[in-house]
Amino acid sequence: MAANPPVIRFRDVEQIFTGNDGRPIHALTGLDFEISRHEFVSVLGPSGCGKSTLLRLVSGLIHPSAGAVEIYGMEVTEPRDEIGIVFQKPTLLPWFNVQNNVTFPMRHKYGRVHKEDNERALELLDLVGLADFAQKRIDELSGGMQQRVAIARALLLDPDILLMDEPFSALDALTRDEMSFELLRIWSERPKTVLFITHSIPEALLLSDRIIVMSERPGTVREIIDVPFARPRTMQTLSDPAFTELANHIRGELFSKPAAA
Ligand SMILES: Nc1ncnc2c1ncn2[C@@H]1O[C@H](COP(=O)(O)OP(=O)(O)OP(=O)(O)O)[C@@H](O)[C@H]1O
Repeated sequence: MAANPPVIRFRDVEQIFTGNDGRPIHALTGLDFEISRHEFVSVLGPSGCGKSTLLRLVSGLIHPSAGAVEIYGMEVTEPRDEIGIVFQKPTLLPWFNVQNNVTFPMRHKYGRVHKEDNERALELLDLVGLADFAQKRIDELSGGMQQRVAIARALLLDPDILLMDEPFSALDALTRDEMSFELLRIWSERPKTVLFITHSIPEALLLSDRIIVMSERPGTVREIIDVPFARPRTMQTLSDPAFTELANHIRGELFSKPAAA
């Protein structure tokens, strides 16, 4: 094993599902790339190209049909504590208040919540800008606030890796922009290796160190783009002509025909 293995590594990964009619569905093919410590990597690709499947492979919820997914040089065989996941919908429990939703992973894993967990939940709620909302009911929060709770919950076990599957896509455009900047702030305060799935080219460009652009199904890596903009990224980043140029390049990639037939 190398001295410093990449945090996440795909080794020639292929994923084939079986459809309801018994036919194979070739979701992913030949995925081979690495993600380093504290890198922010987004995945962009057409609908159905296997982005969520790629993320589920890293989470250990499914296993590749061929090849291997590794974390710190070890093959992923089951879900692990060093991974936090945020989904498109916040999936919070309405019968718990905000704080109890954040501590839920402890309750689920160990059957009880300690004083330190509650303290940590309050710290995380502060981090995501919800310090005054700990005792509120979930239905008292807006969609953006609920997604902040989901982010705080994903950070409770202090994961090294954060997997985010279109976490802002259900939000309105303004809240979405605001959440992107919030995520950048959280990530700079608590660095993590982030794998972020999105359909939004500007969101990927604003957030990422690198962008994996995928082809249509069976999804494979079409191009990996180094995002050159200096950090911290701000509203000015969005109006940089190089931003528009790169966005147009990616748009061209996504709308052109797949690399292989
Ligand atoms: N458990 C499963 N059983 C059968 N087919 C599946 C399963 N999971 C995913 N698929 C298929 O694999 C392909 C990739 O699905 P996936 O959800 O990963 O795509 P995606 O890029 O995330 O899509 P979208 O952008 O629309 O969310 C799709 O054709 C989907 O129908």
